[in-house]
Amino acid sequence: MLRSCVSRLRTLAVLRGQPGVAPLPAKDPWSPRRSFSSEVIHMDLSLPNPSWNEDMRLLFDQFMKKSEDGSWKHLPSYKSKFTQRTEDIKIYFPDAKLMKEKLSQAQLFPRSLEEGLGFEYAMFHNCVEDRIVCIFQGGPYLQGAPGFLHGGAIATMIDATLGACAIVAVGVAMTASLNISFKRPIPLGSVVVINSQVDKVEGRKLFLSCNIRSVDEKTVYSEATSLFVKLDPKTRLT
Ligand SMILES: CCCCCCCCCC(=O)SCCNC(=O)CCNC(=O)[C@H](O)C(C)(C)COP(=O)(O)OP(=O)(O)OC[C@H]1O[C@@H](n2cnc3c(N)ncnc32)[C@H](O)[C@@H]1OP(=O)(O)O
Repeated sequence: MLRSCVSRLRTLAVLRGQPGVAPLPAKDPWSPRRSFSSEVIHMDLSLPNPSWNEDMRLLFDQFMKKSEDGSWKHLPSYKSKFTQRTEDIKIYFPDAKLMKEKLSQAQLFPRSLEEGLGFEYAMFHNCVEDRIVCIFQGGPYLQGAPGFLHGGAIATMIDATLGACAIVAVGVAMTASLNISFKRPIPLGSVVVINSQVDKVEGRKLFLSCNIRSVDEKTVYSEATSLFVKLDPKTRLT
């Protein structure tokens, strides 16, 4: 509760442009801003928090409702069971113990900023159509052109959503190429919907696409196509 209040106050301070409100840099690269008490490690960061605006909450509730009959599934965040695939770590990383240790200290990039300041999002998997919808609210630290999201932040959310779509479909896969068409600027603080799908699978290659739309679906902000490659179990990552 206290953490949420502090986060909100900091968000407001940043939006008002008050000096000296940026979070202090971490002591070392592996020292995350979020503390790693056992409570935090198991925290699902894809659940509503006080920084979410009304659109974000309404959409989240709508998708949770749709999930009741099992046709949709809410995907919990990085620190929870969804991506803790120990067997994958053993297959792809030569020093699985070291990698597991690093994973326990690291955070998925879009989940690294304090609540409300950066990437607030939740993903839902349509189990019947095999596609993923991400609802996303971009905070004040993601500004590019004044009042709008930075293209790199948009690309990050596109990559994260397409990545989740690929991983749900085939397991561990990495982005080989990503092509984005930015059609309209996305207002900072607004909520957008990212619709992603697997278009084609050829061996280890997955061709995916997505678009980003406004909540009322009237504005198409971006469109993207990508190639993900399912990792070859014979090729270990170094
Ligand atoms: C909810 C949580 C979800 C979290 C999601 C997070 C998502 C984040 C995803 C990322 O951002 S990953 C980070 C950015 N990507 C990378 O760092 C990948 C760097 N590249 C590589 O490691 C390798 O190039 C790669 C694994 C992509 C492919 O290497 P491989 O050795 O497995 O593939 P190989 O060279 O054998 O090629 C396999 C096929 O893919 C094709 N291919 C590979 N790279 C390509 C490329 N870049 N462009 C086009 N085609 C490519 C290649 O031509 C070939 O086609 P064919 O089978 O038809 O011959």
